[in-house]
Amino acid sequence: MTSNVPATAAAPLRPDSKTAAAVALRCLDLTSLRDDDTTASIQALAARAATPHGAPAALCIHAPFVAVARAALHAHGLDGVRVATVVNFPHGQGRPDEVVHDIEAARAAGADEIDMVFPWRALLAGDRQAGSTLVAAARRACDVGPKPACLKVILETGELREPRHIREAAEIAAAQGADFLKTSTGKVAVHATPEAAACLLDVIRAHGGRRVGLKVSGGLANVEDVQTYLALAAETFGPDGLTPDRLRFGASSLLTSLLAVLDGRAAGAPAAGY
Ligand SMILES: O=C[C@H](O)COP(=O)(O)O
Repeated sequence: MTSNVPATAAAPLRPDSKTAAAVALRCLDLTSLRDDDTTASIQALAARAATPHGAPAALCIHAPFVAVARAALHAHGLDGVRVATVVNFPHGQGRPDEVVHDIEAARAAGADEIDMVFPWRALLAGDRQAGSTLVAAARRACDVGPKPACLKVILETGELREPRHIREAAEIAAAQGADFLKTSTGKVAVHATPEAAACLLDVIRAHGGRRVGLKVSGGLANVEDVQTYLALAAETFGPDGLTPDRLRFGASSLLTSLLAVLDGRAAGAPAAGY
């Protein structure tokens, strides 16, 4: 991202709202994970991805709608928009064989990306192996075939609460092959926070293996939220590293705010230090 404000030696400044909205749109996983989703509602979601300012990175929907989403995106000329779905969602308590089966089925239906909930309750109970075993199995399932699926691991940071638990879960997920560390399901009381995102970015910086990205999700409603996370992410990825292969925003109610700023119908907050 070529921010409109010079980065300082101390830390990059928050981008202005229009810059933030443009980056967030490119990095958006446009999401609907409602229990009452229907073919029609997912088709409507796909139609929303065709904006005058460009398309989001992905659609994130429940597994039964993967084929519907793929067909609807195609109908709108959006074959470049990825289809993501969730597994072990939202509670993170599935058996590895069940989760692997669900990943295989989602990929067979056309899913490009898998957002999998980490067994965070097991970790809080002192069981590190459960998360390591599950992420490793999911990585293997995502790597089958000529085009590996992107694996995003949902850590549920709002339930892990303490930085030491968030870091421990993030380190396990990164070590076992996660492509992205994702904050939240959006289904618990505490969603993404800047503090949790900072913990995940610390782990990403320290991780020596494959490149790992950050997905901020849960409760994102306006451009001001995005500006905070962009400033944090730029410290790790650099201002030009805020791209969909490293950063995502998972949100079901952010697009309207982004388009309002991009259309000039909403001012949003100016650039500022954070
Ligand atoms: O990315 C997945 C989340 O469910 C999105 O959360 P949200 O519905 O609060 O935007």
